[in-house]
Order: sequence, then C-alpha cells, then structure tokens
Amino acid sequence: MTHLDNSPSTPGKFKMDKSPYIHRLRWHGSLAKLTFWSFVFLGMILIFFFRSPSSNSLPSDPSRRSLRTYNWGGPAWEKRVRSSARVRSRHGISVLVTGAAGFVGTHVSAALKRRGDGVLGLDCFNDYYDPSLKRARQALLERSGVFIVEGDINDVALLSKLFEVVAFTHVMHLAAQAGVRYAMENPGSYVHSNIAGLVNLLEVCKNANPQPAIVWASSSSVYGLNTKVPFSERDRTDQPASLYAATKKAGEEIAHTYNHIYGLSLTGLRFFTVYGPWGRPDMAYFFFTRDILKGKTIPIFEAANHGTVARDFTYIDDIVKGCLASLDTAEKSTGSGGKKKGPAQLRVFNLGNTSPVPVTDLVTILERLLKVKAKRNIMKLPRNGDVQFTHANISSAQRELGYKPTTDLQTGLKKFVRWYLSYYSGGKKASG
Ligand SMILES: O=C(O)[C@H]1O[C@H](OP(=O)(O)OP(=O)(O)OC[C@H]2O[C@@H](n3ccc(=O)[nH]c3=O)[C@H](O)[C@@H]2O)[C@H](O)[C@@H](O)[C@H]1O
Repeated sequence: MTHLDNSPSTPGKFKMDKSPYIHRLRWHGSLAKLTFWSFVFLGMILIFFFRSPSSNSLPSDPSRRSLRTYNWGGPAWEKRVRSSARVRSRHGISVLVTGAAGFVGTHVSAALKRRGDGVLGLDCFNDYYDPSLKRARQALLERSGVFIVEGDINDVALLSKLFEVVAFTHVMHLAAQAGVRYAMENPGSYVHSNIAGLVNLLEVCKNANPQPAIVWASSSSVYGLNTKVPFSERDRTDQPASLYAATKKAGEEIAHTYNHIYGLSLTGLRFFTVYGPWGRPDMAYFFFTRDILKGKTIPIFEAANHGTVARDFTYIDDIVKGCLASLDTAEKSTGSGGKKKGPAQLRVFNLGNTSPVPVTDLVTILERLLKVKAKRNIMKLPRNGDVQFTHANISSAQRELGYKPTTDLQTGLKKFVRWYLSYYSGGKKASG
C-alpha cells in the first residue's frame, strides 16, 4: 500500500479518523505557518520601503514636491513673519525674497538686512542638491534676523497669507528650478517652479493691495543659439537650447502679460553663470573643485573642431549689487485689487561680467588655488542644453542701475575656494 492509499477518499471519512491530538497539531501547524508568512510579508514590505526611490538621495519629482505639506500659520508664526519683514532704516523697503535659502537668495537677503530693509524669506528646501547646504544658509540668515518661511511658491493660500500679514513693497523672486542639463532628466520640475510657480506668485501680487514691485531671476541662457556677441537685451531670444532656457524665456513673456494687464512693475535679470561662496554644488566650478580634490577625473567640454567653450562667469557680490540696484530703481506697480490703473515699468537687464573665460582656464585657476593637478577628460559638448559661450553687454544695466562688476574670475574663485575649504573641513562632506 502506498501512502497515497492512506489518504481519505471522502471528507466524511477523514473527519471520523481525526483524533483531538491531530486536530491540535494541525491547528498549531497552521498558526505557525501563518505567523511565518506574516513575518516574510512584513519583511518584504520593509525591504521594499527602504530600497524604494523615495530615499533622500534622489531629487524629488515635481508631483511629490507639490504634495509636500508645510507647517505655517498661527500667532507665533505671524509674529516671526512680521518681525523679520519690519523695516529698520529710514527709507527702507520690505521685501519678500523667494528662494531665500538658495545661493543668490541667501546673499541678497543678507545684504538687504544689513542695510536695514525688512526681509522675509520663502523656500521649499527641495533636494535638487544637498539640502544640508540650504539649511546651513538658513542658519546663517537666521543669525542676522531673517526668517525663512518653509513653503512652495505654488501654494496660493500661503502666499496670500504672507501678503495679508505684511504689505510687502517689493518681491525679489529667486525661487526656481535651476540647471541647464538637469532639464532633460526632470522636465516637469522646470514647469512646476519656473512657469506654474511664477504665475501663482504674480497672481497673488496682482491681487495684493498695494501691489509690490517685482524683481526676478531670468537667465543668460535665454540667448540660446544667438551668435551675435556681446549679448544685448535687444538681441533675439527665440532659440533656447534647453528647456530651462525656454522656461526662463516663457517667464519673460509672462512678466510682459502681467505688466500689461495688471500694471505690475516687473524687472527681469539675466544672470550670467553666477559663482562664489555658498554656491550651487550642481555648477561646474563647484563640482570641479570637489572632484579635483578627490583626484577624480573631470569632464571638460569643447565645441566642434576643438572650439573653446567659455562663460561670462559673474561673481556673487557683483550680482547682489545689481539686484539691490534693481529693487531701488523699481517704480511702483500701478494697479490695485487686480485692476490696472496706468502703465507700469517693465525692464530686462543683463547682469554679467563682460569678460568671458574659457572653461579650461577656469580649471587652471582652480588647480593653482587648490595646489592639485586636475585629471582632465576633454570631451565633446553634449547636446543637452549647453551653449558654446556667453558674453554680456551690460551697458543698459550700467546706465540705469549703475551696475559695474569689479571681481575677475581669479579673485572670485580665490574667495570661493577659501570658503569651500573651510565649509567642508570639520567632518562635512562635499556633495551635489
Ligand atoms: O547663466 C545662466 O543663466 C546659467 O548659468 C549656469 O549654467 P552654465 O553656464 O551652464 O553653468 P555650469 O553648469 O556651471 O557650466 C559652466 C561651464 O562648464 C562647462 N561644463 C559643465 C559641466 C561639465 O561637466 N563640464 C563642463 O565643461 C559648461 O559647458 C559651461 O561652459 C547655471 O547653472 C544655470 O542655472 C543658469 O543660471
């Protein structure tokens, strides 16, 4: 007789043969199996959770960003907002700085605060690059009395609340998705911040009473494939080479619309490759420094036929002066309560250095300052948004803003390297 022959032929027979002992055994057996599989299942969930791409090392996708919630509101919060935005000098202005924990935002906020203006920051602290650097900038600003509200420029309720609490005279709008090459990886984030975010902000500004004057960050990248040098504000900007550039160009057109319909005073600043202490780790001068120190090979782009790739690198202190002069010369918006009352100011300025430097020379300067030879890998300029060169004509900014850059690349990089070495010593690691 085989074991198969021992099997009950009918359920009834099986039931009759079952002893209480066997029943208990089966019951315990099933319980053990159930417990075992529950643990396996729980383990799989935990493994999935910890290995999922939502870990902090990856930049957030735009939809996740828009779902983030921030804590704001309440009497204590409003008191901090008011106190930070309070003007402390005779002819001071009160400015909402968006992107205040960003590179340019931090420097501009600190400079405004130093001269007695009221400054309130706004930043969403996203993880496009190392958020700990943004937190360190926030701590720096906090020490000088600038409060940064955590929130997204797409949050209309938050923006409206800020204008309810403070009658800002000016907005310095620097919050944006930056970076030329990253636009191919995450196009949605550019639409989210540079287009939707800008429109939201302008909607709230146009409804505010009084309407603030707005100065905002456009980009040298709007010149795209333009080959006429130096780039003048009157040159064509209808051939962007990256989605980043296209969203900044769209921003300039959106600014025109809000100026035309609602009487908002708007000034767009075309920044040319801004660098310096507290800079952005995604920019070449920054990660070249990190990688040269690590002994890693750095990719240096060259154009077709060994053509030189060059940038009109502009030092942060010069940019800050241009930003403050733009705020100081901005005329008032003319509308109120969403209605235009008369024509308002609409401006665009190049803020560059007017002396382009080849990227290979930038690397040579860094080698000298770091006292380390770079491992160079010369490669073809990828077709992912980079243009071959930029060169600003700044006569318009000179005339109307008194803008006059004074820092050459050698001097500016020296200051950057000094900051970099002190910031990343003492256990902090470079990342980006
Ligand atoms: O003016 C602007 O409006 C923009 O400036 C900045 O863009 P870019 O001028 O492209 O700066 P950045 O990436 O530092 O590359 C610098 C140089 O290094 C070359 N480059 C770059 C990377 C690399 O691996 N190798 C290399 O040779 C590269 O070809 C380039 O020649 C801001 O990031 C951008 O947000 C925007 O504000």
